[in-house]
Amino acid sequence: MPSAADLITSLTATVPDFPKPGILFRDLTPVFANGEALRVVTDALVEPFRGEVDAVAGVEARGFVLAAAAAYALGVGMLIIRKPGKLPRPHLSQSYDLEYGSATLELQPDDLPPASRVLVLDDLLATGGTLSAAIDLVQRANWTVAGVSVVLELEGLGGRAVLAGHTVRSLVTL
Ligand SMILES: O=P(O)(O)OC[C@H]1O[C@H](OP(=O)(O)OP(=O)(O)O)[C@H](O)[C@@H]1O
Ligand SMILES: Nc1ncnc2[nH]cnc12
Repeated sequence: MPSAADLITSLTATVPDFPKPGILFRDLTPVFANGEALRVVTDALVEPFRGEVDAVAGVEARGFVLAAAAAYALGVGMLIIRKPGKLPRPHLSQSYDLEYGSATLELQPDDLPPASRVLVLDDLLATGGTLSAAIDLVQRANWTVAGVSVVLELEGLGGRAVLAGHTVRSLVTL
């Protein structure tokens, strides 16, 4: 059976100059589209955290795909960390910078009891801005960050250092 790393490396598409000139975009949608890869990658993302989390948080949009699969695999619930203007009930907001712009994420803190242990998932770690904002939201909701798990880490952009103090699992580093 191919490993998660083999499947990620062979299926990830690399697109130059998207969404802006100079950005080498790593597109993981072919990994999501492959049934074996989605299962093997999801299992690898959650494996160290089994039995240690109460919920999985996914960052819109590609993080939703992984977080839903991961929550099902772990038998826990899923939290959605959304782009602005989508959440109908009281929510926290956090702005951040990323490789190709700036953005805001939002979270509804009353979706889960205080002190819940949350695994934060996304497809990719680049500058760390997105996951840093997601972690801030989880902590501001009075939950505990059990860890962070991503499929792909772009090492040159320094995201791991930005997330210092947290357990960060990445399945492939480029
Ligand atoms: O570490 P960073 O520099 O913050 O970059 C990583 C983020 O960038 C991409 O999301 P994007 O904002 O493009 O949104 P999408 O998932 O909706 O495509 C990716 O899915 C991560 O969430
Ligand atoms: N190079 C990249 N490819 C895909 N998603 C990204 N998010 C931030 N940088 C990215």
